[in-house]
Amino acid sequence: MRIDATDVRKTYGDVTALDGLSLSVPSGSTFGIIGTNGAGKSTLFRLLVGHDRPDAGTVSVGGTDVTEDGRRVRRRVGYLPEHVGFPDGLTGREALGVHRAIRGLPKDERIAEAIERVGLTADEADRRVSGYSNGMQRRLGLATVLLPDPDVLVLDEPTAGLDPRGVDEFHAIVEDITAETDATVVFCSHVLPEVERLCDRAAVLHDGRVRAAGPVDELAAGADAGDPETGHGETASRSGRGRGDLRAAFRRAIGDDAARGARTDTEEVAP
Ligand SMILES: Nc1ncnc2c1ncn2[C@@H]1O[C@H](COP(=O)(O)OP(=O)(O)OP(=O)(O)O)[C@@H](O)[C@H]1O
Repeated sequence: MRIDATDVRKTYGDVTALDGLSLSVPSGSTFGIIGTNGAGKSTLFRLLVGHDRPDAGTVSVGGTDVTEDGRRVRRRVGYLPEHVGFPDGLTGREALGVHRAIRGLPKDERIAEAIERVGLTADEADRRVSGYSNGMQRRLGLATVLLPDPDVLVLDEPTAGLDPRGVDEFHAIVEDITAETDATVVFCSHVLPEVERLCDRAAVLHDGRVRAAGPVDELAAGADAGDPETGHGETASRSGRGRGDLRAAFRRAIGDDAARGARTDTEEVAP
């Protein structure tokens, strides 16, 4: 399912979080949103899943306007917010059962499938969530998102706070999902190598606007990625993932001053 945001504005009091943002995510792509703190990434994601409304502009998922029919969109979109809480007294499997019931999903067998897909063992799934590591909680969060077999996955900084092994394991899970399903995956990250590894397309968000967007290879090679509203073609290929220098693209897009001090890797970006 494709995603389109057109001339989107969103303010919170005096703060303009999104300032005329336009973006297109082709169906089936794995799309990375890169941005500094406060760029507007989480705000955009909340609008994509209908948890908030734009002040102006439109957001549509699979051709459905999110403001007009948020329920329909939420049925097809799995959203993993940056922070997910689970009731401590429940096991992972029970927490998934609660999610299944809340969403009115009929089949219990999807729970075992989701557990397997995120690499939790049956033993781990039967432990209480209170004893889970950060990485296990993230995987359980992803499992809740996968339960309804969504067409679109929206992941807000899914690897933030994970250790390198946890990051690697999470990447492998996302790679499996993108290889085995047609799901459109959108996630945001400060970590540019992560976007290069996982994404075929990316956009640089800064001060509530898209500053550059296009195939990762082209962005990294410094090509003019063109119009962020239309992108390049309707269906992205997952071949030829980015192998270039996204860091330079990020800098070009937001300017050296803004890029200086932004954390985009394990180190600060040098001036
Ligand atoms: N509920 C809110 N009330 C007031 N201001 C908000 C609210 N949500 C976001 N903002 C402001 O909107 C701007 C964009 O915030 P947002 O959380 O979307 O950025 P972000 O790119 O996700 O940042 P981060 O990487 O730090 O999570 C920021 O200036 C933020 O302070």
